[in-house]
Amino acid sequence: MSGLSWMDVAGSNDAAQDPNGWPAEEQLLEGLNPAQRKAVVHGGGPLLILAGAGSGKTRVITRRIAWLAARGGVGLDGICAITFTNKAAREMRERVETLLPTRGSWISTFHAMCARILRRDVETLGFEDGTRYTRDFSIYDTADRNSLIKRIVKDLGYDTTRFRPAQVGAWISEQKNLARRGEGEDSLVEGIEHEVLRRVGERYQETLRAANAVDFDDLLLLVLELFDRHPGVRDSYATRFRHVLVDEYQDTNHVQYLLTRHLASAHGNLAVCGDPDQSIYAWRGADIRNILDFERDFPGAEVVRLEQNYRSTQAILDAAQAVIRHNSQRKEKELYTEGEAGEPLGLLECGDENEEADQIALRIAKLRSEGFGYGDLAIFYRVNFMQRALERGLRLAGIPYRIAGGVEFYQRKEIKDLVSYLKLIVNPDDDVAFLRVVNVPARGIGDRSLELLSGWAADRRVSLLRAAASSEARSQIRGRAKKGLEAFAGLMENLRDFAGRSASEALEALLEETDYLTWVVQSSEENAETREENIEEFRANAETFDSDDPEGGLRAFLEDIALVSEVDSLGEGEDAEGRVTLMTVHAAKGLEFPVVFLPGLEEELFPHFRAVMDEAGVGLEEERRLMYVGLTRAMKRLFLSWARTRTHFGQSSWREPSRFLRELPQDLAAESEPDEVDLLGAYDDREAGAGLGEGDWVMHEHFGRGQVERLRGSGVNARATVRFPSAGTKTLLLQYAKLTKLGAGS
Ligand SMILES: Nc1ncnc2c1ncn2[C@@H]1O[C@H](COP(=O)(O)OP(=O)(O)OP(=O)(O)O)[C@@H](O)[C@H]1O
Ligand SMILES: [Mg+2]
Repeated sequence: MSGLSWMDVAGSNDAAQDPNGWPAEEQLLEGLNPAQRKAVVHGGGPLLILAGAGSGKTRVITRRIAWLAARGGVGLDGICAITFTNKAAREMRERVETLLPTRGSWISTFHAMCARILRRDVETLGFEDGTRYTRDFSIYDTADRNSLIKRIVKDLGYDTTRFRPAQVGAWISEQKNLARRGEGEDSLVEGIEHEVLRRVGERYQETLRAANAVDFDDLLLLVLELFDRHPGVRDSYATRFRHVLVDEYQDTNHVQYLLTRHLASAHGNLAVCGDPDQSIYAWRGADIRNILDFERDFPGAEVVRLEQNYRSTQAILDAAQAVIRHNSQRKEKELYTEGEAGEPLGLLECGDENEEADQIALRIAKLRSEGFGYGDLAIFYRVNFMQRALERGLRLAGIPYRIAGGVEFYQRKEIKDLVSYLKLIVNPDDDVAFLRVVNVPARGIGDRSLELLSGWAADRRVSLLRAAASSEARSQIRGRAKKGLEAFAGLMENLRDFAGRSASEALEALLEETDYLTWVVQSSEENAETREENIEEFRANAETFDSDDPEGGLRAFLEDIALVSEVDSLGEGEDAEGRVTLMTVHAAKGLEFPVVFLPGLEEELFPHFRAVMDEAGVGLEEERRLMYVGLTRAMKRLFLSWARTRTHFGQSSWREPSRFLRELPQDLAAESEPDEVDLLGAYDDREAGAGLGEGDWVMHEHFGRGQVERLRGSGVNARATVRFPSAGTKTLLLQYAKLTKLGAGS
């Protein structure tokens, strides 16, 4: 059959063609090296793929899914594959679907998988107090969680500035997961504070239950409870899935490990892959022992190592390996590339964070002229606050960008409002959603009326919407609010039937009944137009969702939205092609870009100061792994930078270059492109920028008039430090800065 392309095979009546249109072996194994093939065709039983960055682990998992579905006789719905982010899941699904003539797979994140399981089976799970969740449960994202916690802290009479919702939320989340490990409570918090946290935590969990709502932790914990307490349910999944595959296994936590075990319990057909050097979520409970102990936990495991990197140039790979070798807690792995040596790394030393952003913008312009598109470029930062300066620099230079972590879209007021309405249609007990929209658009319902309503509801243990629908409850409330509540309850009653309809039908009905768009347009807020556009975009999202998943309906749509976790979404539908991507290094895991910028390589920033302070050095090793992840995302070009001063919380401080820069091989840095600022080499102070002298006044196109304070470097490296009265002091590369001399200083 060699010589025929896949299309030929698929389209012919050749005897070799699979009668169901499944692809031939050759096609499934094309573009894989022998070790990768071995992993793809591995029959059954536990399989551990242990390999460094860019060696094709994710490619192997993807092909193995297709292989098992096509050749292993289990079909696509007999396979459960788990990835770390929604984006990774989507990509994997798309690739598998182009390989196979079938759709409908369980390729998702742990959270999405658990949400799906709970939608089917949560009603099996009863609690001690006789209550149970129904399949219409709401999923609370972090913002919902925090707003609920804030309300509880206030209701219990504590100070929300001392007990900040985000911190309390993080504590609760940690406790829930710790409890699962049987490790008891966090002993760090003691005394009164501890008592408060506990009370808030208890009330939080009760309130969630009463609102038929779960948070992200509950999604996983409830499935675990379901599997532990109901072996029948567990077995139905463990036998339905004949194979279980997990990517990025080094970052699974204990609960995820237990879930994986349950899923593989009937057959032991579990394939995991990972790279211990890329374990970067210990701070969130990931347990590297899961991958290190795999062979002990799953006896008889076959181990496949992949040693060839297909992603990066030699220069990039050398840099990454030089850095990671400084970790003591690791096993050395082979990793080589047959690819090109590649360009040396670019190293930039900058005056401050604004100059750093400007320098990056200049590089980007240059890379564009070399043929790279904006979509090829990514900037990864260690800490979120760095985003602001970078954005500013890109905006000034007119460079289009997008920011990953696009909960943003769903956190916008108008979208959050509409989503809350939709949630309330599906789950009338969702009090967080109720409080968000009961007075939007305004219905004259104030805090006092809501307090009365809450009291009535709490006494009778019913939700706020049910209370609002009761004329007895409303009789306690006077005036406009009374009418408002009645109108709201009536509105929700009218919309109730849309719970079982498609996402766009429900949304259209909602917009019509509430007249929300008119309200937005008529509001005098200056950004009414943007808000209208956002609503249009949301409508389009709903339509796309319906056409992609005609069976799903409103419930599945809401689930999809809820699961867009902080880590990952990249603003669906935005044209990724034409924009530079900005994201945290954590979020970049598993991705690759032709060009990567890593700014902020300074002590106490990257490595983060908490890690630098950690005497045991554990935190530092995790930071180094994070650096390794950042470096290994780059395919062709890599730019590293740091700034001598940086402002944070209004405080400007002097910075030291990161130790990770010193850990790079010197020759990679020394051979920087001629027009890169040579960070590690000595500066030549003698030959200063031609024609300019210290003290001269100059003109800059963005920063205006300024006075030259210092000149350094020569030729393409010549730089001037200029004090601009309107923009502060900047160090500029003369080659790019286009300074016009105004006159000599005195
Ligand atoms: N045998 C191969 N031939 C050519 N290209 C390959 C091969 N295997 C993988 N690649 C390519 O190499 C790149 C890295 O692969 P992949 O993302 O699967 O690696 P990974 O091990 O999952 O990386 P990470 O550790 O960063 O998650 C991808 O662009 C992939 O398409
Ligand atoms: Mg991968």
